[in-house]
Amino acid sequence: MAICAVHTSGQLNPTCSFSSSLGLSGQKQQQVAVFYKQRSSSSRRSVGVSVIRCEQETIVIGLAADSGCGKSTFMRRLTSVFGGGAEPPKGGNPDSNTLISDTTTVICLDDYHSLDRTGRKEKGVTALDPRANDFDLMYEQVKAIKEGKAVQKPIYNHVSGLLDPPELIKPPKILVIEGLHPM
Ligand SMILES: Nc1ncnc2c1ncn2[C@@H]1O[C@H](COP(=O)(O)OP(=O)(O)OP(=O)(O)O)[C@@H](O)[C@H]1O
Ligand SMILES: O=C(CO)[C@H](O)[C@H](O)COP(=O)(O)O
Repeated sequence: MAICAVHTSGQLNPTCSFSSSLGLSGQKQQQVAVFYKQRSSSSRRSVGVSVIRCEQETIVIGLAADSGCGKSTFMRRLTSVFGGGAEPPKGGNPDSNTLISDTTTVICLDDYHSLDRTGRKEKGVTALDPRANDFDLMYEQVKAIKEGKAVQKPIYNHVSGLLDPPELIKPPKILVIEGLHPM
């Protein structure tokens, strides 16, 4: 089972009816929404979701799972719950992995690959390997977005296997970071 706890604020879509109250030990009472995704008894795979932080600034949700586990499918449903259809950035790289809706921006952590497809092959590492990912940049940029700053996020192009020029990500109300190593 995977759980997504979304600590809401008045900034969220007021038409959402999924919030309920939860007292957190040592913290003030907060509004939360909890989503459950059952692990299929026939499947060894599951999708893991958790909140990294909640305050009045951008809310960050991490979605962790291996390739092909259903992250994109789950995120499309989640962003529609938050309001508005999710689309790639307008006028940007057609191979962008980013999805933007009225309230939510979903970024794919594959964009923080530090080695392109050829580079990974040459080094004999997979995309899961820490040596193939720039975790420092990932941390810095997620932190910056949470603090309300726009960032120039790199793009990993799944079509070409290359690292493309970066795209501008402005701070949304809700930021979802999905991929192999969001935690
Ligand atoms: N709950 C589900 N039950 C059955 N099939 C599903 C479910 N969720 C997604 N799928 C199917 O699994 C496949 C992979 O889904 P999806 O593209 O959402 O995964 P992903 O984790 O985003 O993959 P990737 O890491 O490669 O981008 C798709 O064919 C999708 O239709
Ligand atoms: O989806 C993935 C990880 O989440 C891919 O496995 C990884 O990004 C490598 O991509 P590609 O196979 O297109 O070079």
